[in-house]
Amino acid sequence: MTSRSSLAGLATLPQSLAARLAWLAAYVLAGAFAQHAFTIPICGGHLLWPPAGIALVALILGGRGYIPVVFLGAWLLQLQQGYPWWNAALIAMGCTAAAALSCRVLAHDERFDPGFGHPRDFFVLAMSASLGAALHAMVWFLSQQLADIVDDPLPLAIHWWQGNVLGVLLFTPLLLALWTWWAHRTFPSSSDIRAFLGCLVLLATVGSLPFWNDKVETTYGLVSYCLTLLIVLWAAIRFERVSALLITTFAVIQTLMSAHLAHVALAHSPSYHHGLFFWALALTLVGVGVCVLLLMSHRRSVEAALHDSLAFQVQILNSVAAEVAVLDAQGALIRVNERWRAFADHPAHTACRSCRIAPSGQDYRSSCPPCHDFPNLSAGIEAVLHGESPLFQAEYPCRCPDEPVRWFHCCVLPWHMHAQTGVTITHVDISALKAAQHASQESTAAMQTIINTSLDGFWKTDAEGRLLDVNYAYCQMSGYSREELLRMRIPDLEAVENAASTAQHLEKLMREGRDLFETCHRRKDGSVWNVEISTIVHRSDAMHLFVFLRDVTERTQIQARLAKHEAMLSRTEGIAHVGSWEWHIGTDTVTWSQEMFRLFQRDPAEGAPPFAEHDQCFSTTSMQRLREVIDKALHDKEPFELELEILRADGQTRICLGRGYVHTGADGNVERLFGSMQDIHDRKERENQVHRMAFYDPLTQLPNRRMLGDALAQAMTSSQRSGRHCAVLLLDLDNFKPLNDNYGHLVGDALLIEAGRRISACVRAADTVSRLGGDEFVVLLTELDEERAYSASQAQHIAKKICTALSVPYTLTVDTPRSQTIEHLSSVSIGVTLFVGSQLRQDDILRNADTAMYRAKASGRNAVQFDTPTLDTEHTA
Ligand SMILES: Nc1nc2c(ncn2[C@@H]2O[C@H](COP(=O)(O)OP(=O)(O)OP(=O)(O)O)[C@@H](O)[C@H]2O)c(=O)[nH]1
Repeated sequence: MTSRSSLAGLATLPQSLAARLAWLAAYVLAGAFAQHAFTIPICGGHLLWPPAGIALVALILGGRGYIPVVFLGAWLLQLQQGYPWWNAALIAMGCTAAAALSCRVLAHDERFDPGFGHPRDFFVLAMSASLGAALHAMVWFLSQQLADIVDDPLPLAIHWWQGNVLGVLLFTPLLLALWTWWAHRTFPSSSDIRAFLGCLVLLATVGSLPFWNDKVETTYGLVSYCLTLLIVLWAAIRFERVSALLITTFAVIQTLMSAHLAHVALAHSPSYHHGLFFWALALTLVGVGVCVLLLMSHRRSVEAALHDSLAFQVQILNSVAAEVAVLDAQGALIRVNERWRAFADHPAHTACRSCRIAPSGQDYRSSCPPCHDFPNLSAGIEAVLHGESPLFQAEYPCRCPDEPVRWFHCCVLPWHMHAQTGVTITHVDISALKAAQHASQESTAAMQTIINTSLDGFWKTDAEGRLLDVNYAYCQMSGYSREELLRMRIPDLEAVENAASTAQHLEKLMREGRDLFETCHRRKDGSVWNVEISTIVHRSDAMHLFVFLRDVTERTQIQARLAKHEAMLSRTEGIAHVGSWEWHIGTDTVTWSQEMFRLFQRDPAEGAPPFAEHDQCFSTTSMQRLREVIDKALHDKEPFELELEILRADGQTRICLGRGYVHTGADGNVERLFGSMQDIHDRKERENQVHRMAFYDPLTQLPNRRMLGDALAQAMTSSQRSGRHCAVLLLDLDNFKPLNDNYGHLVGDALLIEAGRRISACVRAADTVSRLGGDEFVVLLTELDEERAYSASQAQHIAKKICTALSVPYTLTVDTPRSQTIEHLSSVSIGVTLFVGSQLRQDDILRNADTAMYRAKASGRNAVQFDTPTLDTEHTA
């Protein structure tokens, strides 16, 4: 029932059975009380029917759930009146329908305020109550017609109507106010309660006036009524809504009860006239009380709104991040915000006599603001106050003793309201802003000084390349004056780029933000100079280029010369097969020349490997030697030179000659090594070849006679030192010549090669197998034994082993006259001689061996003979 109107905003009644039973009890008790207290004599009608108001409030706050409560309450009351049950039920239905109708009317009006803040709300309530009561009266009238209980039901029906209307008018606002009061817990103060109770006592006293004598007099009744009316008026002014309504209700109840008790005055009059009279009296009381109440509540709401508005203003003033003061036309401070107060109470101002701030209410001129420029400020404020200026603004410093200087901004604006005028002063501490401005100016000045003292040139240009600023250095470089340059654009200074390419360049720069490049500029005298440009795009309000320019003409020329010399050096290194290198020890950075990369067959783009990775570049042995040599060089700080086997990227190995030099720093420590790497591989090859030709038999690759001489000398020296015997075995192949003769020298050569291999296989690696020439071989056995006999047996053993190896027929391929394989047996005759130390000469030793060999030949070949027969005897036995 309350869903579409402002009634929906009210707190609702609980739908519990206990709550409904409580309302039922209240309804029935109020009805019983009304039957007892407000019944009109003669006709039996009721001057006031409180259950009508209770029923309406029950439906407003409880909704449909309370319809049965109203019905049941009304039914019980009618039954108690003595109506038949069906008639009582019909009347109860009328009562319920009346409350529902009133509720519907109120709910339909969306402007209706259940707080009764406006007279219109009371009027709407009266309308709804009248309609509802009329419905109720009609139903009652019909029920009486049906039951035929009352002789003349019309006057009573009119009393039904008036009692219901008064009940609704009196109890609905009171109960709604009480419910809101309860729901919002807005309890009155103890002084209000005391005044309320006092008022009730006074009202009761006044109400009892007519009954002080034995007989009730109308005069006393009128006096009592007038006093009651005054008390109601006073209560409506003094109390808030609930108390005032309670007083009014009490006054009405008391008046009606007085009327009831004063039935003597009513006894001889037509009932409904007197009923209407007292109802009108009560209604007057209600009307006066409610009207005054409404006026007071309206005034209170206006005062509250004004209070809220002022509070809002204060909140706004306090939320402004500035000190704000409002002055009236006479210059008195009428309002200041919290910040102004805090500012005025600042210890710096209270301590400083010259900086007192006027508190609220005083003339602002009675004290000066926190500055030493008060006359100027005061003049500005006065000008706005007197309408001579629409605005005054000033920034000023505050120099309180023992305090850092602070800066403030003061703005004075006029205000006009309801013919009143004044000014508003807004005062802001801008010390931080000033400090930032000062720092910015300092920074800008420092920057300008740096730019102007820079040896590099500087431009600032716009996006189109117009020069907006230029420093002294660039004027010097270009030969133009600053004024001339500030009228120029970048293309005017460019010497190699045309305007289109410069524009393209600028566009790219704008896109990427920064650039570093070299170009050429043309001086005023027409000469061209090389310039290195570092530029950055600065985006603020507009897009600018900051450009630093360096004259690199000399550097460019030096670089060109250097490049030429490097090319020459590279060519020279290439011709000489000598590369150069440098190693910074601290950073392990290695630098190679082009020739070094060529030597190692490495890609120059990959750079030289650090020394820690040099084992990729040298064989294991060479790397080990290199480390040793470098360690020594670093320790001794001496140059070094060594042959190294390098590993090229293509897998080949080559012999190089490495040279290194030590470079020490000012502190005496080695900073870097540098040196060369020369490819000596071919030369070494040739040297090895010469060596082989000099010391090795070209056919069998065995050491030749010269090499044998060296080995023999070494063996003699070693034997001299150790005392151990050595043996020389001189071998001459048997039956070799026929092979040569029958199949040619090539076949003979093949047998010689094979024979050399078989002999080598029979001796230790330390022993020397050499070929003297023809079919003669010499085997030198060293480090045999100190005892001669045992050494002879060792030599004998090896000689026999060789004999056995060479007794095996040779399988040889013969090409001419046709290709065939032949077998040839060529045993060996061996002469053995022993020696120890170096008493004998080499020739003697070989001769002794030769002698022994001939003895072996003579003995029938394929034999071993010692140069000393004793030994032969010992070992052939
Ligand atoms: N194929 C070849 N034959 C050679 C070479 N040097 C020498 N001769 C020949 O080797 C032969 C050696 O001769 P002899 O030692 O007298 O011949 P032999 O048949 O072994 O006779 P005995 O030693 O007495 O058993 C000669 O015919 C030489 O020409 C050589 O380098 N190659």
